[in-house]
Amino acid sequence: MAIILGDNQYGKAESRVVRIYRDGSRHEIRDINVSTALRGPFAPAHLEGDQSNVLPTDTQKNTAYAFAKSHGIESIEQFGLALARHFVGAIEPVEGARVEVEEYAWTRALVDGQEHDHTWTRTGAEVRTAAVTVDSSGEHVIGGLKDLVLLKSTGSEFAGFLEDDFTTLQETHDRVMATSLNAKWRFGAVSEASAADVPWDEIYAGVKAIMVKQFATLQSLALQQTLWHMGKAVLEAYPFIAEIRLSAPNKHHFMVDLEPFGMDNPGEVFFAADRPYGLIQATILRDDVPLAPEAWRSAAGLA
Ligand SMILES: O=c1[nH]c(=O)c2[nH]c(=O)[nH]c2[nH]1
Repeated sequence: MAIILGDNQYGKAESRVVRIYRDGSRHEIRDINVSTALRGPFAPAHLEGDQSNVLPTDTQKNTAYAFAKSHGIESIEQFGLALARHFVGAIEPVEGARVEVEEYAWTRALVDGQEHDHTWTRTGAEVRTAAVTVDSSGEHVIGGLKDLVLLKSTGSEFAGFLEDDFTTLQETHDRVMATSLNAKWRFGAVSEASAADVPWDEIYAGVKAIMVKQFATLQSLALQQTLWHMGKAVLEAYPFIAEIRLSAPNKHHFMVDLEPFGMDNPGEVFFAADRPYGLIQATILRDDVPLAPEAWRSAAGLA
């Protein structure tokens, strides 16, 4: 029996980069959180303390800041691709790079009814995400969002479910449905030429709008069915998206019994429970596109 070093990678997690574009009096802002990870012949660093192949995580952080200036942040997908390509292409020992980026949205402040040139309020909505992998298997881009909180006050049912001795849940044909959606969509092959022209921001807005529309308009028989329709509609609209993975906590809203107070409650007052929650997860994909496990590998089997 021998003890061996398995999968490993290293990098700088969560470098917070704020890029201001100040060409003229009307500024623009992009606010991101960048995590880089490098893969390659880094066993000697673990086994012997030999740093000769190790580009410090501090340097990786500096590179993210320098690229924010030199390449700009047009979109987090473009920025992630630029960084990952740099680490693989310019740093000799590096065989693979994984760059994960979150983006926080800011909305221009309204001052006397006018959009202000250089003041914003942080938009409390979802966090946009991107995960880029560049390695010997090619280039992979996953766009996404997390914590998109959605609630509909009708148009949701849950009935006809399996019952056993432990079932107490009542059937319902009109309930509140709410979730905090996490979604990740994988783009099909990304070549260097095409990546420059991909309207990443537009696609992000489009995918989000489609998912919100499906959530709102489908007469839902279960959150599972809603997720299926969200994913299917995204793939129908965007032929270059190969698959989408959805994870949706079912944020339960329980009707409060107001009878002790002599009042009825026809779906007007709810207790919003924060836990436990149902957790519904699904991948919706094309059956004719190769799977790309490398695209999803985020860390050495770790978080
Ligand atoms: O949309 C739902 N799916 C379930 O699987 C489930 N289970 C449950 O108790 N409530 C719900 N709601």
